[in-house]
Amino acid sequence: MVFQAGETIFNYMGGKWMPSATGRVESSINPARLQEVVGYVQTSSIEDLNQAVEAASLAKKAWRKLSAPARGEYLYRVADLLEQRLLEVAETMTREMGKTFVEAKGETARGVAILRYYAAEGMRKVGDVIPSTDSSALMYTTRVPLGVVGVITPWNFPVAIPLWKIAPALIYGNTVVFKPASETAVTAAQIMRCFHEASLPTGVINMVTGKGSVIGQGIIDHSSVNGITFTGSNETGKRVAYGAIHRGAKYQLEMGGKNPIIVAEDADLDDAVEATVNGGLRSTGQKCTATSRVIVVSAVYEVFKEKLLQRVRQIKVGDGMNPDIWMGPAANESQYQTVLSYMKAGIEAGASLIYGDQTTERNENGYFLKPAIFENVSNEMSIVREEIFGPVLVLMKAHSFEEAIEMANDSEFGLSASVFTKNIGSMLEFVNEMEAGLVRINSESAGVELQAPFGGMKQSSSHSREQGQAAIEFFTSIKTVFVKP
Ligand SMILES: NC(=O)C1=CN([C@@H]2O[C@H](COP(=O)(O)OP(=O)(O)OC[C@H]3O[C@@H](n4cnc5c(N)ncnc54)[C@H](OP(=O)(O)O)[C@@H]3O)[C@@H](O)[C@H]2O)C=CC1
Ligand SMILES: O=C(O)CCC(=O)C(=O)O
Repeated sequence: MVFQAGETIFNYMGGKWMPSATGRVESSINPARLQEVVGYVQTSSIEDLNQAVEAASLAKKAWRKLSAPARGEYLYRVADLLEQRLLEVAETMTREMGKTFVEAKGETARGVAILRYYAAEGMRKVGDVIPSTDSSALMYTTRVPLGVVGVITPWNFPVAIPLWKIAPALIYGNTVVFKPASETAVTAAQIMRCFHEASLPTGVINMVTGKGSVIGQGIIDHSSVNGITFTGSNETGKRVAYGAIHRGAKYQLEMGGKNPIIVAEDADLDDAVEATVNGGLRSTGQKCTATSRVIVVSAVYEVFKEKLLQRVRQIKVGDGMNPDIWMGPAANESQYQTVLSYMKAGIEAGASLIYGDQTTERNENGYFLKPAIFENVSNEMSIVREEIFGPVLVLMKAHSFEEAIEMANDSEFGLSASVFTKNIGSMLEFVNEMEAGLVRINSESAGVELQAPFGGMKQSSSHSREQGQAAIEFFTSIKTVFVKP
């Protein structure tokens, strides 16, 4: 199947592209060219979801029985196909959700690497031999798949996030029902096309598009879905958790962040500015790992602020397909309005907007926002406490390094955090004291590596970890075996 611009995206189930019985579609719009329809996405029904879950259930026994290296061979094939189509997939991503083409290419390449990493996982050990008190017995652990896994993903990393869930799910022997974000379902279909052409056995992977409240909720509630892996907002994440607990399904959540960068007195300020800008504003600030609180020790506050303002003035905002553009639009109207309403709330609460414009009217071509920087904020303000998911930074002054860490920890979230300092003592203090799942020294807060565990503390996650070898913990159950010959 070759996707043409403006085409309707079918569901993928039981190895076939299927129209939804509802006959209803919604258009996926280019946020940088509002007249451009990237594709039409089906608003499927529960009946469509039930068919997909049935296909995944029928496929699970044969897939589980296949050897893990054989499952890995399929993933290698998918990786090759995605690599061949890298430019096409990246262009669809840029047109569908706005991130720059450079970032979209980087993310698609990361998707290829994720597939190859998990393909190789099929050759690694899955258990341990444990000494038994009975010297004539053999005791060991092995791992078994959960069964059918529901994958619910957001729009901000439309290739990497689905793949870092789907690839480990499959390699450890699960079958998958994938519900992509409606915003990026056309990009999701490009991924499915690679799975289809790699000829995975029928029903091993299935995709159903449609409303979160129908298809997402349907996955949460479906008695044949044994595990649910979710990335997105805290509100929806909590729904997943409540629903899964209610019926005894396993679940995993990656949710929001309000990630700090601490700039110490001895920091290299130019590097710290670059990390703040890249960490906070790349992808238009729409990353759960994005820097949003910039906590600067008072001795260097004014110099840092001037350097930051100088750097932010150089940022060009526009259509991410244009190579001169550094920052694309907000992904959609709702995201655009949310950012403007947070900016308004910040001003009303008494914060000073030192860069940006909260009255930005929607440019007739797209949802473009200028980067925004606030100062004179207090920790009760919503712009300091809540995840905005946009290009908005708050500058905060700390009187000492210790106070900076206290301020950084004063948050409901704990996903990632970064510090700039040359002092090894300060680095270690930060590593020990910072309440975050990912702590980065002299580097930006965003930038997850696929071979390392990823996840947050506090309200940022379900305290589980994704990616790297940590993924095996969610996608399998341990079975302890005792053999008495
Ligand atoms: N941590 C992260 O990486 C992300 C955080 N966010 C945060 O969330 C905010 C809102 O973004 P939004 O896209 O609405 O995030 P959501 O949490 O609503 O969406 C994430 C996924 O969940 C689905 N979903 C929505 N409602 C339900 C439901 N009731 N049951 C099951 N699944 C559901 C969505 O489907 P559908 O697309 O069809 O609505 C999508 O596939 C952002 O402003 C940001 O703060 C958003 C995206 C990623
Ligand atoms: O920073 C990254 O590379 C990944 C961020 C992420 O997982 C997210 O925004 O959902």
